[in-house]
Amino acid sequence: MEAEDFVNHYLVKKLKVRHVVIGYDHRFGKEGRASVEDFMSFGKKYGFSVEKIDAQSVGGNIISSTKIREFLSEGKISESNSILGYNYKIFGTVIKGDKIGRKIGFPTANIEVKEKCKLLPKDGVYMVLGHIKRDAYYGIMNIGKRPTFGKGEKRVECHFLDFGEDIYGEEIFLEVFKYIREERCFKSMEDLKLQIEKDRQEVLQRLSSGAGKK
Ligand SMILES: Cc1cc2nc3c(=O)[nH]c(=O)nc-3n(C[C@H](O)[C@H](O)[C@H](O)COP(=O)(O)O)c2cc1C
Ligand SMILES: Nc1ncnc2c1ncn2[C@@H]1O[C@H](COP(=O)(O)OP(=O)(O)O)[C@@H](O)[C@H]1O
Repeated sequence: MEAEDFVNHYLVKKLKVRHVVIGYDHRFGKEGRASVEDFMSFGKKYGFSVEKIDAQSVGGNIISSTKIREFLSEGKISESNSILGYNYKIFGTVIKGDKIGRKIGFPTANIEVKEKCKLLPKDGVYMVLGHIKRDAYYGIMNIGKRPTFGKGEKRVECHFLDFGEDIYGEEIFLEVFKYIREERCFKSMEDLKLQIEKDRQEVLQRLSSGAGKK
């Protein structure tokens, strides 16, 4: 879409925009042909004001969607959260899995991620805060293909601490804030179980030290 059509159709007619804040290097419209200066002239033409801001940074990292994507793909969730300005979240519905979880003492809710194109963090185990109905529970989430059980499709699953309800079909969301370890292929289910117990202990220790959602 040509830049001016985008401005006219979406910003002016649909959003009835009055004021736009725009990053110093923003480009938009077909093939990114329009610049901040073009935006300003459209503002004059269509009657809205445009404010240009310089690069913003947090803790030495320039805030950019590219940087956020990079951090997520490296499992750097705390860094990603710090430039997002909020905790990265995964929304989804709890669906049925292979019923192995409860057998090893760690029932894990399988989450069907709501947004099909959602950029997920690197495969691995993370500490999360799960929002279920009106309550919140800390948990340990695994993102990956569960190599211990052979090849499978990618799944997002979570074991919640101090929790024991049937939540199939429930819409929940997870706030993700701490990378714990890589997903690994264990020799046996027993070894996997021992490792998940260690993951659980790590989360409990963090909570008892008061670190919580940091
Ligand atoms: C905290 C946590 C860590 C996990 N880590 C691994 C892992 O390192 N390797 C692996 O193959 N599967 C891992 N899993 C996935 C389990 O294999 C999976 O939860 C189990 O197969 C239960 O699946 P189900 O919900 O379909 O019954 C992990 C699961 C959780 C909850
Ligand atoms: N602490 C818990 N954490 C996650 N899910 C739990 C927990 N306690 C009970 N559940 C329930 O058990 C299900 C997970 O058990 P699991 O044996 O792994 O079955 P499935 O393979 O169908 O996911 C969850 O979907 C949820 O309904």
